Amino acid sequence: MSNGVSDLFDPTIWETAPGAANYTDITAHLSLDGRIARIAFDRPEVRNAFRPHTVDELFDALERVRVNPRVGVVLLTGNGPSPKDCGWAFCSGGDQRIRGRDGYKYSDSETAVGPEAQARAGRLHILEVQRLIRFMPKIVIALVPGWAAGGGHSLNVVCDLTIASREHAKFKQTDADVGSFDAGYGSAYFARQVGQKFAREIFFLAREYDAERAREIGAVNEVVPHAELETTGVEWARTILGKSPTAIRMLKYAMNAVDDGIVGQQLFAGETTRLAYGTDEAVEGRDSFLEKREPDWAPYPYHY
Ligand SMILES: CC(C)(COP(=O)(O)OP(=O)(O)OC[C@H]1O[C@@H](n2cnc3c(N)ncnc32)[C@H](O)[C@@H]1OP(=O)(O)O)[C@@H](O)C(=O)NCCC(=O)NCCSC(=O)c1cc(O)c2ccccc2c1O
Repeated sequence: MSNGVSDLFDPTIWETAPGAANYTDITAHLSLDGRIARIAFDRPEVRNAFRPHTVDELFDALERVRVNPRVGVVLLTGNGPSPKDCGWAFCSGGDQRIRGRDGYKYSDSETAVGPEAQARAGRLHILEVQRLIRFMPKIVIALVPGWAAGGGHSLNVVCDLTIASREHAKFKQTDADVGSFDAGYGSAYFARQVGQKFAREIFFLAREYDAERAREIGAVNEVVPHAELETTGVEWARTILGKSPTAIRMLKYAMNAVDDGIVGQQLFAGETTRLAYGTDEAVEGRDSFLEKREPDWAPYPYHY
């Protein structure tokens, strides 16, 4: 790679994110103005497959971004190409070499003893990362430079928007090939996204589909020349940053809510509570309690 990160990475617009210097399996950067995050899988020699340590780093990077009040958009991508064969990948899911009978293994977990070590040994916590992306009060854009397969396919599903490389992006849901199944967002929500027939075909036949086909069925928003993938992502991020943060957050949670049950309602409702707390009416409720008097609701009509 020409710049040590990825051939598509522009070193003039990014700086290393706080806490990211010691990551081994991912890279994390912030734009120079601190408004956009770029988080990337960095195991191109295995098509950016994730092991438990990768997922730990990804969770850490995303959580730092979630609580960073300056960041409004996250670009999630995969560094590349592979030094072995020049192949590109977004992510090829769980690293099958270290899959055990109870989940994916840390390197020391085969020899771990005691209940705590055993509970941590088999990991499926990419599902926690999926929830972090889904519940993130900001927009996450998948930039797909190559393969999105298995659990990598499911990560694309859970991102808010997707831009894919015309030349190299390829999609394949291999879960059933390797005796796995993401029965949550990866499949059931994917069926909401692309429709039941397409979702069943993609899971049951595990065929490959290219970026254009993915766009046709609704799994990708836009297909762009490979060289323009990250610049397009940054342009989209800048457009989103021009919108009201509250409106963007409420819209994301509103669109989530219909598929997310009570937790979806909780997220949306939590933000309405925040908005309500800003009103004189809610301040009157709080003050009347603190001042030990009856609240005066007279100025606040039943709006219709
Ligand atoms: C992604 C591919 C279709 C790419 O094919 P291609 O021919 O381009 O490349 P190679 O196959 O030659 O791969 C190059 C190199 O990378 C290694 N590699 C690729 N993917 C993985 C992987 N996932 N794990 C380990 N290693 C991988 C490959 O072996 C080659 O190495 P060499 O040493 O030979 O050079 C194709 O690679 C492919 O199909 N990959 C596997 C995709 C897959 O099945 N992923 C796992 C699905 S299951 C999953 O991800 C999953 C994870 C979870 O944590 C879950 C949690 C809860 C519920 C469900 C989960 C879940 O389903």
